[in-house]
Amino acid sequence: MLSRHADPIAAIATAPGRGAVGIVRVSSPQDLSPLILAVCGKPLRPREATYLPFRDAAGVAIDQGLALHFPAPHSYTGEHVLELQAHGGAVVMQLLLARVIEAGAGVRLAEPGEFTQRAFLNGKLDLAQAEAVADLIDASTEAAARSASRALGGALSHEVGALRDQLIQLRMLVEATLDFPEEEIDFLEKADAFGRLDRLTAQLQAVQARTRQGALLRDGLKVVLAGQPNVGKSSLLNALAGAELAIVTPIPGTTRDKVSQTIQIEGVPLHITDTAGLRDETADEVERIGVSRSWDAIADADVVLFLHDLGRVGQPDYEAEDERIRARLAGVDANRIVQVFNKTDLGAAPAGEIALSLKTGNGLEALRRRLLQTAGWQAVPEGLFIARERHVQALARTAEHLALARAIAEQRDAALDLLAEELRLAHDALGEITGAFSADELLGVIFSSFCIGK
Ligand SMILES: Nc1nc2c(c(=O)[nH]1)N(C=O)[C@@H](CNc1ccc(C(=O)N[C@@H](CCC(=O)O)C(=O)O)cc1)CN2
Ligand SMILES: Nc1nc2c(ncn2[C@@H]2O[C@H](COP(=O)(O)OP(=O)(O)OP(=O)(O)O)[C@@H](O)[C@H]2O)c(=O)[nH]1
Ligand SMILES: [K+]
Repeated sequence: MLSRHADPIAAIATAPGRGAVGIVRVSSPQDLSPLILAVCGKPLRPREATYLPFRDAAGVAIDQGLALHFPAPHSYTGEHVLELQAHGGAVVMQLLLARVIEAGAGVRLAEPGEFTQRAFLNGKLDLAQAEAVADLIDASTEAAARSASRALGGALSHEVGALRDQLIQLRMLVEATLDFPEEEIDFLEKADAFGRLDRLTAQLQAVQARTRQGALLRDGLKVVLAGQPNVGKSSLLNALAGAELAIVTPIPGTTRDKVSQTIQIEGVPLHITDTAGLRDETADEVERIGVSRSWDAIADADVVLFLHDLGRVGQPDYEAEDERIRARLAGVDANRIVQVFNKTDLGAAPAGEIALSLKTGNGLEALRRRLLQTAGWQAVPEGLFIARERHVQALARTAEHLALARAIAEQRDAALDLLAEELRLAHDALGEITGAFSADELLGVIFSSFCIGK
């Protein structure tokens, strides 16, 4: 893909199918005047919508619509861009797309994300903003859309930029000092280099916290409902989803395979999976496979809700089975397991535990809050921007290098060249977020996940 940046590209920019208006878009490093003359019949005034017929090779009008010419560099991609805004029928769009590929010298179909990739390569957007374009398009909740819009506006980029500016100052100080080895430490102390490093670390931690929230908003949380047969797992899925998704019956072993649904609480997506009730002894082959899948889902979960049936708590068979499950759950990080006692209409829950009756709906709200808390969600923060796991990881690596730098600085005969190196690595890690330092491979992965025409 990267070797083909000189090609003119074209795509249908609007959603496939039937629509009131559809847009075919062309972007090219070369002047688009010949293509415009061929299809629109006359030159277009820059950035001004002109109503005219779009003509095929024989001069016959394919459609009448609005043509828009954005001469470089003042366009979305930073290249020359032509938009044909036509009636949004699937066939009209295909004909216009075929027409611009035929009439424009060297024009080829754009790959997914290629327009936005060009915007990135031409400096119109940084990498975090380009990712926000895709996240805005994919947003499924208002909170996600508003946060993606803030990231597109540069919210994350600005925070990263502020950290980077301070890091650059610190690096300059340290590298300047390398030239005067006799007085290094004194010099750095006078310049408050270590105070700067500490303040930078504190600011980085604040950005990390906001970025984690943004990533949670984008990716959500995998929640698995687990427990013995008949404890109310399917009832809980249905209650959280507000729909009858999974079959609820008094027969133990009703759910035999995973049932999943994404819900949202305060805009945070929760991917909830109901599993087959866990029991060791079952003669049913299908149920046995279901139970094995339940354990796979549990291993893959961010949060496991371990349900108990208050109608049966205390009964020896029931307790023995719960004990077996508990033993097997020992391999799962305890912070990821939430005990939930269901059927409070049948018995009292142990003090301090999450208690619920799916029959009456009691306790459901408290459980929702607890889920958000376990996820690390802190209310709806002002100015939240959407983010990705990639950003969280890059910030974590930045923090690691700053911590190493601090540790080196604390040593008596601090090796300033090592300190300088850690600061450089911190700088590189930070730069990955906005794409200042990014491998082509990474860019390929990011842009290929865009929809076509973007
Ligand atoms: N018809 C249409 N609508 C669209 C887009 C598009 O490409 N076409 N967009 C595509 O995603 C988004 C808007 N993004 C855009 C970003 C920059 C420029 C642009 O012309 N930038 C120039 C001038 C800026 C200015 O005048 O302030 C530039 O950056 O120099 C256009 C669209 C959403 N709506
Ligand atoms: N009394 C009472 N019954 C409940 C409550 N919650 C669920 N039930 C009943 O318990 C039975 C089992 O509920 P399910 O939701 O199917 O349980 P499950 O854990 O998914 O069961 P399996 O599919 O066997 O794993 C059904 O008859 C429900 O109506 C509750 O809070 N109180
Ligand atoms: K069930």
